[in-house]
Amino acid sequence: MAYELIASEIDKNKTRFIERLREAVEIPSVSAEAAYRNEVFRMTDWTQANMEKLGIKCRQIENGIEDRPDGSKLRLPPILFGHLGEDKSKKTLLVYGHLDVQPADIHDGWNTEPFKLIEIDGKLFGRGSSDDKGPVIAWLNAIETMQALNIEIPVNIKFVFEGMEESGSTGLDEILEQHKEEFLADVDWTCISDNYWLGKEKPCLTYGLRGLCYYAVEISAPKQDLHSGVYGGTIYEPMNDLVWILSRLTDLKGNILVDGINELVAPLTEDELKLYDQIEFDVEAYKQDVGVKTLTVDDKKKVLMNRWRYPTLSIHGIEGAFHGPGAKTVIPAKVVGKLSIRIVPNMEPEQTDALVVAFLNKLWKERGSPNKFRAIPFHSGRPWVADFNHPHYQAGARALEKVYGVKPDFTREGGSIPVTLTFQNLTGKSVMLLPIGACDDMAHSQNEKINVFNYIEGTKALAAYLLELAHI
Ligand SMILES: C[C@H](N)C(=O)N[C@@H](Cc1c[nH]cn1)C(=O)O
Ligand SMILES: [Zn+2]
Ligand SMILES: [Zn+2]
Repeated sequence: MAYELIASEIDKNKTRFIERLREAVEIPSVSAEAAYRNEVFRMTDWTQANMEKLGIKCRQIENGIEDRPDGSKLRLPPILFGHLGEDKSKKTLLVYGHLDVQPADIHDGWNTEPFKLIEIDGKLFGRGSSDDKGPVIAWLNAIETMQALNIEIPVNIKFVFEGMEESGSTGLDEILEQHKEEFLADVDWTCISDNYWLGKEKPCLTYGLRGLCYYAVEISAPKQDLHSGVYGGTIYEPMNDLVWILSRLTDLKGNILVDGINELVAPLTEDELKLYDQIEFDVEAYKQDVGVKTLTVDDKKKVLMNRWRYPTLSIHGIEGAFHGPGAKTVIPAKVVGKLSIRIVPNMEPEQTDALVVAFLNKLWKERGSPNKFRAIPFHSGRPWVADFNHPHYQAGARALEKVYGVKPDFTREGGSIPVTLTFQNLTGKSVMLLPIGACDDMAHSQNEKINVFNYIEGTKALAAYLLELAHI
């Protein structure tokens, strides 16, 4: 009965909840770019103000100074802690989310302004709509609805919201470690809504994430960019060196060629292989969503395993390279290649960094260029795998079945949320990912969106989950 009342109240407030997401999307809280750093602070304040309206006691924990790869320093956004309810007879849920977003520019190919929420055909387009402002606000909507109906929330809730997740969660682990005995001491479960369904119709609960090791390869020589007609043929060109190096890291199918990496991967067991049988996943729809005809592997299990349980290496960009339209005939003086490896059990970031840096140095020696070369590890985060037979997951599954009328799949996720393992280690309790967005939300990409359906039903799902926690 309580759930039905909540669901109908959420439907009544749909427009207001969309307006709340609109306000958040209009704050361009890009953590990676220095020019936007103040916006992450503004987003943190905005979230705190909205939480305080619900009676959530908030405090901002200072996170110190970031040493930027270019040698500059920048103040880190504070971590936002919140606390709702202090009833000793109740258990305590910890909710985590992030308030920062990936960079976005209309010129990258967006059909609409990325920092405006635009509704088209039941889809809410805007950077952060799905990753992760929509889910963060869905928690607040769910709590507000229960309060408005005087329906008791059966647990105390603690919140950790950060503004650096898209840039490696700098400083968060240390702050959580410092607050382990105080803020985290009584946490019974952690729930994170910051990933996506495997398809478009069926909900899922997620018990695994890949980790991430991010690198820069810096090559430089002349004191400034040069005319290729005037100087070409006499200069060892940094960009040519870089492209040669980057081309040696993977083969056509994406297999990683870095010495020793593949040997670190946990072997596949028969039991694990069987898990993939039960999962609903349409390879053809997946191809269509990303707009390709051919994948590196075509079989459902292999596609999922390549996304979830094997490492992958991606090259993200080259700083200093000419990338505009037209034909500029320049020799770039300094280029920085950006790449990352998604890491999986049993890979440790320290081991991975050592192997990658050694391999890049080996390639550089082989290249024999006299230019200046640096291989720089940036941030890293560990992979995480949890026990989905835990009663916490059963409570999540009951909640999702109530809302969507179907039992969820248990999935892993190829993306990374660095703090997940930290929560599991520091609290010693179950951590679960409960995504609300669909597989085609295009997080990190052009035209990110969340469907109105997913946002509103997702709000119901989080409320239903809060109710189910009473029965663990
Ligand atoms: C899955 C989550 N919503 C996400 O997008 N995480 C990022 C984390 C990250 C780490 N360094 C930069 N971003 C991701 O998986 O890329
Ligand atoms: Zn993200
Ligand atoms: Zn995210």
